[in-house]
Amino acid sequence: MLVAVPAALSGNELAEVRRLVLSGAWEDGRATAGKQSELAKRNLQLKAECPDAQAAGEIILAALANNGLFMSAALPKRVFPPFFNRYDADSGHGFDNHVDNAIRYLPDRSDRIRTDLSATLFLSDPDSYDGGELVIEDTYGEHAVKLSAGDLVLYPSASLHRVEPVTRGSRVASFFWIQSMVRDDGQRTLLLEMDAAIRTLATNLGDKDPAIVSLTGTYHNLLRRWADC
Ligand SMILES: O=C(O)CCC(=O)C(=O)O
Ligand SMILES: [Fe+2]
Repeated sequence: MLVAVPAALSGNELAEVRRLVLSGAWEDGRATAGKQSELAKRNLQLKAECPDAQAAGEIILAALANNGLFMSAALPKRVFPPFFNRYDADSGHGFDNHVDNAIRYLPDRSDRIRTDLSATLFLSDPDSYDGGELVIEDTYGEHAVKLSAGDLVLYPSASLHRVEPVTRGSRVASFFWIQSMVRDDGQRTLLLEMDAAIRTLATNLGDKDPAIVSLTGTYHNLLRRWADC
């Protein structure tokens, strides 16, 4: 399922990430593309080894580790170090339909993760560019996602998706993958919905209500069945 995480970065974090990213060294995005997506990908990417990219990535990872909605939706086992991309209207940038590679190696190839969830963290104000929607297909059809700067979208890595050509300005974003403790998207969705419902009930009835205690137990017992830590 698609989950929008509003204000994944605070105003200060966003300003610092943008400052670091805009001063970094950009290269052709095809440097990290698989064989098939190489044909679809037209953008620029910050070099993974660039210290500014690494510093910006650490700010993002620290913010997400403290974000209840992100943690509940992704149930992360491992988060790939964030990459950064840029689509410029002048260069006709966009990214045609593709499915992300199932296995991603870290830039130094020391390790690999299974990609269960893909994330885009928008870093440009939507008013500053035209086009650039992230279009994600699921069983309900196509969803065009264009969020405020600092907002993040999480979607299953198994989805077909594309970035529409940018026709004015530049779209800068961070993108990365997550290996979840719960591999199956349907199970993860049920857990997220249950967690959200328990939180709402707890606000209305209080944490000590016996039904809340029981449902919280059921949440954890499902997680215990399905999680792989
Ligand atoms: O720029 C985006 O929002 C997504 C990028 C993407 O799909 C990818 O790099 O595989
Ligand atoms: Fe992708």
